[in-house]
Amino acid sequence: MTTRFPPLPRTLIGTSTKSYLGAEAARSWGPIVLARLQAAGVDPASTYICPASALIPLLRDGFGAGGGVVGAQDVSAYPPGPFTGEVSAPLLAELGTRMVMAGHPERRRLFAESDDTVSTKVRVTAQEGMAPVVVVGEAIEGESAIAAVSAQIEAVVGNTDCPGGLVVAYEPAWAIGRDRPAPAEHIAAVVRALRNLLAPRGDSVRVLYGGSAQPGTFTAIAEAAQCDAQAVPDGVFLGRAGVDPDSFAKVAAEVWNIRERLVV
Ligand SMILES: O=C(CO)COP(=O)(O)O
Repeated sequence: MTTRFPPLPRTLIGTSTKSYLGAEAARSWGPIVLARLQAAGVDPASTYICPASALIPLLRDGFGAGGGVVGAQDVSAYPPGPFTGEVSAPLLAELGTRMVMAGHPERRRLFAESDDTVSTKVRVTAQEGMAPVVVVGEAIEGESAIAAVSAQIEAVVGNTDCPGGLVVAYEPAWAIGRDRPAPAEHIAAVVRALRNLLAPRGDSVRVLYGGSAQPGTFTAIAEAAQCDAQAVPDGVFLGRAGVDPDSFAKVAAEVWNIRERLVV
């Protein structure tokens, strides 16, 4: 049965805590972030966390109950059944998971996930009414980013209907886990191209930037976009900088304030 979720907010500021976050830290992450967001005037519905699957109920009951969005880092490509160790899409939806990542370079590189597997994960996610968070980007600095992201979107999303919305996270693999993000001008150019590419899907698509994003990254992209709102992402997708709740809230306030001026 497809779960009905509210439409995705216009601005999305989030983090995948990968496997950094333990249960104790996860328990305090939500209340700290919610308090900081409230103090900064940021709508928590525009913020999300994709924790390890085992932490989803805990974050749903804390951060989610306070208005934040909870996502997942991965989903089984298989339906519920004899698939030991897998977490199925219907289970994630039942737990209140709003969005599910697919195609992250770490999953492709370390767990040999192919376009076929990723496209199945996108499909099973969308079928449950959750939003796929499709991670795209060129592998090597200097490669054509626009060619790479176009090919990946075609291969893993194609014509899949996404009733719960679609999030596309531009994360060049070479900029993940580094000391600084990709150059702001480069990000702005790829975001503009992604919006053109995804325009036929209407306004249910959100485009984010991830890859060593940190305080100041979104400001730099917005400046590089030179008043072209199409080149400014709808938010950022943090990794390391989101694990610490203070750092997460700081970036959320930065992005929120810029987006508030941009979106009328
Ligand atoms: O992979 C990321 C988010 O999906 C980003 O990770 P880092 O910000 O730690 O580079």
